[in-house]
Amino acid sequence: MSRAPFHRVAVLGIGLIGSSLARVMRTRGLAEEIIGFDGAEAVRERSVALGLCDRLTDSPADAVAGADLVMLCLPVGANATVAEAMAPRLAPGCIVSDVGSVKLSVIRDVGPCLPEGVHFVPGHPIAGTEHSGPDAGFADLFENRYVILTPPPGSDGEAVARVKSLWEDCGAMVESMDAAHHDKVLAVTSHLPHLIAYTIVGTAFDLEASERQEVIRYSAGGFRDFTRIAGSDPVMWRDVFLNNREAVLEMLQRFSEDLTALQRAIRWGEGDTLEDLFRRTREIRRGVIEMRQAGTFDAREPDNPAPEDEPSQ
Ligand SMILES: NC(=O)c1ccc[n+]([C@@H]2O[C@H](COP(=O)([O-])OP(=O)(O)OC[C@H]3O[C@@H](n4cnc5c(N)ncnc54)[C@H](O)[C@@H]3O)[C@@H](O)[C@H]2O)c1
Ligand SMILES: O=C(O)C(=O)C[C@]1(C(=O)O)C=C[C@@H](O)C=C1
Repeated sequence: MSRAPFHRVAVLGIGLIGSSLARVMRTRGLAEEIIGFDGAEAVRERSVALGLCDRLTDSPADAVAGADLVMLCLPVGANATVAEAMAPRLAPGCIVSDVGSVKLSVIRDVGPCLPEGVHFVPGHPIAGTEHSGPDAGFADLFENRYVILTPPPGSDGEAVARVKSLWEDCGAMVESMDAAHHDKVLAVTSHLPHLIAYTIVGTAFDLEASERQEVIRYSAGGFRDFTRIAGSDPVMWRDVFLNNREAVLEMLQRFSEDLTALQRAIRWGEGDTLEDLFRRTREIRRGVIEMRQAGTFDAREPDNPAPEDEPSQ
């Protein structure tokens, strides 16, 4: 029997992403041993009940002892404290990676804690759901999804290649990118959409009580998609916005300017302006579908089955 690519993997944070990783590593034989750590006792108990790890610890230092790979799967705001606590027990040659949605802050918070001889390979799977916790994870979460690695300049090439290979074994497609660029791109494609969803759902529910029922009743339409996104984990998203502040504020500024232009067009009855934009965005949507059909774009959209997405003639 061939050996697993990693001897002992420590998964720190057994929520949606950590438990999905543990599941896929187990089902595909990617680690000889999986050690789990989570700060919440209920999560540790649930992880034991679900059989996600070979062993659970209540201390990050105990979890990483003897590990050749450590995966930080925590809200990004928790990384500094946990990295500091685990650092003294990291073995030389160990690879530390993560799954955080923001990359510059992870490099800032984790990098300086790591002792000489430990390799750091930050990463981000562009895969998730609005659910959180160990029960929400599933083994094929990363199938056909992109994972972006943001190794800082001077990173160990072999360590980067091993992390890349792990994600490919999990079914993902791996790209490398500069961390600052990652944070800007994700600010507009992921962070801003979440902010808009949180805002619009909050605004709708702040309407007077009589209209509140209407919001619920009619949320089978476009609004329902916003409520799905706005149901995402509050702590995770608080940390994303606090740790990608500049990029999000820059994208928010651009978005606000574009929104103001639309507001003006509506006020002055400039139908052409509105129609031009809507035609342009429909073309963009069609391009996304074509990329998806060609297999060069995220293959799954659970709430939007592909047949409905076919462009009409
Ligand atoms: N949810 C997504 O769609 C998604 C997608 C890609 C990446 N990510 C990133 O993955 C990371 C984890 O997200 P998730 O969705 O798995 O979250 P989650 O809430 O499901 O899991 C996080 C786990 O971390 C534990 N935790 C929190 N603070 C801790 C601390 N200080 N010490 C120890 N344990 C602590 C929690 O108990 C929880 O079990 C985040 O950095 C997030 O940005 C999330
Ligand atoms: O599918 C969802 O519900 C997600 O929000 C996943 C999503 C995204 O914005 O696409 C959320 C955060 C991540 O860092 C990566 C993926």
